[in-house]
Amino acid sequence: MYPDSHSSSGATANWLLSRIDTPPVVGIVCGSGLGGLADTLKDPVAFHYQDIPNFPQSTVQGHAGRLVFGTLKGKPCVCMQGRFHLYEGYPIQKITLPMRIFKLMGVETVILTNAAGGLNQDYKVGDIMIVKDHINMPGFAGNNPLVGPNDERFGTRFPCMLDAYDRKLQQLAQDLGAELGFSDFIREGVYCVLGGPSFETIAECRMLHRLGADAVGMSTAHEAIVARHCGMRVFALSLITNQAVMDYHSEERPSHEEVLETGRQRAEQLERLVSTMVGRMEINNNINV
Ligand SMILES: O=P(O)(O)O[C@H]1O[C@H](CO)[C@@H](O)[C@H]1O
Ligand code: HPA
Repeated sequence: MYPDSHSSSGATANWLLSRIDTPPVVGIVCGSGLGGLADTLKDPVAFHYQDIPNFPQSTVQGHAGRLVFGTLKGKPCVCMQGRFHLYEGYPIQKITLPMRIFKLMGVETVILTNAAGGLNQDYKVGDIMIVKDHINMPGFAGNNPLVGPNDERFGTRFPCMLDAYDRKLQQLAQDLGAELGFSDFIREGVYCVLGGPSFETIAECRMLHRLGADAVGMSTAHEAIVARHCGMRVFALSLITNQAVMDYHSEERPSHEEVLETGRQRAEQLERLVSTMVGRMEINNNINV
């Protein structure tokens, strides 16, 4: 009934570790249309999801379905070129399984990226939002990735989420964003996850905005919850790929094509921000990085 267990993620972690030279300390998840990040890794070793035991398959356009190991600014990283979403039909524990595999391979810091609709009226398409918090809408209905027996080897039954997104990394992103000349399009806000795959109605966008969400998407929060549960540091970025429509007179219509197109236009800056961050991050373990 609950597809994840220490043994399935452990078997996959061991399978992967036996095929790479250096265990990763940073894990990166590429959002829709943002998979180019994985191509920036040096000395890459890539695995197709279909070849990795227990791994789900990517079914969404813009998610290549490869796990890429390599170094970014000298630090060993693993990059998911394609993530899993609730609407693909996988149980929520399965779509977050890679977080536990990351943990078991030695990852300390997870960087999540996503494409999202902008609810905040000050946001423009192409803005990069540093996620400071999330609203887990499916969780309100009991669809939380930690539902089911708790495996104490990963973490506690009732994990705190007040510090889900690491504040020091948020500050580092702000500082580096300024250094790179990105301040005009760097924002900070609250990400709200919905189940999808239908985009939101106007009434839903208005409601989410009033609830305090700045951006809306269909991913990330579940990964953040599982990553925090097992003690990894989490940092997340949303690329605002489209404006959430809140006006019944608007002719705008969101589409996945627009999402991917904005990704293409902003990919280079987003990649630079992420790689600069990885370069400046402090790593706590004993690996020589
Ligand atoms: O969150 P990522 O994976 O970036 O993808 C976003 O883009 C898709 C919609 O265009 C949805 O899957 C939404 O969640
Ligand atoms: O407008 C959106 N809504 C939900 N998910 C999204 N992912 C990109 N844009 C959007």
